[in-house]
Amino acid sequence: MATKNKLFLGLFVHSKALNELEYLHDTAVGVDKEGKITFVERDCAEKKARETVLPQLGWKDAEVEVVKAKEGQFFFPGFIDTHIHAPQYPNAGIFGNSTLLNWLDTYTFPLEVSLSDLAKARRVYTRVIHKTLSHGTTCAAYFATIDVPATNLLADLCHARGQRALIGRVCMDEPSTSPANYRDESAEASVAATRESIAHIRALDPTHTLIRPIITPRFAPTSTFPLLVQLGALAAETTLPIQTHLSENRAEIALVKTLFPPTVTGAADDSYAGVYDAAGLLTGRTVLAHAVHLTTGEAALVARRGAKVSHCPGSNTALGSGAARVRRLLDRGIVCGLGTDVSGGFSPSVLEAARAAVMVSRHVVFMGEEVAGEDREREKLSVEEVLFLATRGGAEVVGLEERVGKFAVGMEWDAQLVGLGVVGEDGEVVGDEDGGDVDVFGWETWPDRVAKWVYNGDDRNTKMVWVKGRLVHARK
Ligand SMILES: Nc1nc2[nH]cnc2c(=O)[nH]1
Ligand SMILES: [Zn+2]
Repeated sequence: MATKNKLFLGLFVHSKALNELEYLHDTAVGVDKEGKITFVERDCAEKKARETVLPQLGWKDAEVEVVKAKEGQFFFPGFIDTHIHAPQYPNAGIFGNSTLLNWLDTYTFPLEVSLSDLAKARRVYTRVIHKTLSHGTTCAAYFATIDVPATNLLADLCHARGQRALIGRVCMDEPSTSPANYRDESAEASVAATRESIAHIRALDPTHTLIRPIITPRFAPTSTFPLLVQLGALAAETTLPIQTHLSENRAEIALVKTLFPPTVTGAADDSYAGVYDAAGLLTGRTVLAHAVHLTTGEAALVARRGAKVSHCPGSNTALGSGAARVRRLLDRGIVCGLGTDVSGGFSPSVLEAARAAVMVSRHVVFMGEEVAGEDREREKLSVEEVLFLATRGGAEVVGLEERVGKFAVGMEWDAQLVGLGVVGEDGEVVGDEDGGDVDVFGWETWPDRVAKWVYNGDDRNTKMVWVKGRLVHARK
């Protein structure tokens, strides 16, 4: 909870549309004690804000905290990581040459099972929350583990530290694919454990101001069909969001076809998306990670159901899963956001995921087969587009588009202050600001500066971070 009314002054940059950033220069933004934006005044310097805007609101000047963006700095909406595995953080960068299915067995399941040790879970979760906040992630959709106490601890830590989060207790009960020491005893036991975690989060944050539960079948291959169906029913009963993985890797897709023939699911065909649909898991509140190899029919089904996609380009490259054709999804009206997918992805930074999304979209252009009449150049994603995915797109993916993702009256102040290195006449960076690898000489346009941030920025540029008006990170 923010304790004081706040006045933010300077340049604000946010997405106006998928391919358009808006630059609000010399602007004043007021944020009340609840963390809500109460005014956005353009062409409003500090004097005018203090003398005219604050009195209108009945805010006493002396009680207002003022934060000014300096030269080379701008406010930007907080990033939304629509897909990240908190317990896998210690494995970031450790994947060798593995691909999804052997990576899960070799690296992932053993680490996740070990986090039932709550001291270890606390250590890992404290660090991943700190790390993601320091990279400007104000909201994350986390997969936890199957362990209820450790999952609840992740919710507690996010709440205490002030990070907005969706917390999913992982469900997996299929004996042929889930390790004996890391699986639910039955579909019923899995649902009961999920209900326990939901109850804990409801008690922690009854109005879901910051933390909300999310129903989390790991993915089809580690689930029995009854489990998927029961989780679909739980989602319908509770109206909670759902997160899972879809069509990430070709071997995974083949496995789904053997485990879920139409005789099991009652679906018209053996498509992967069709399995989730048959279980009632494809909804407008569903976050589907990856969706790399969707058939045209599956993409149409996902679009019809209004399910959302978390694009995880870093992970898809690292685990050799493939290159998702994001433009194809966007063209169909499928809402997309970005996911780091730590530790399939090695970086906890959404800025890095945005950069990877740009690069992967270029690989799509030059690796794909030529199809007559298809303009492959259109597959390229721009800086503006990936920043939209990182903020407004992500907000819609996790169902928070009415609350976060842009600067407007009534929205909540989830934001980051970004600082770039300003190079002075002597060739040295001005002042004591560490701009990291982003050097601005002063002749660049603001769109060019933002592009420099996207391509060369890192957490050294993330100076301050707020969630719902509360300062949750300040770079030392
Ligand atoms: N990237 C990724 N894909 C998965 N599919 C099932 N589990 C996982 C996971 O932990 N990470
Ligand atoms: Zn994942």
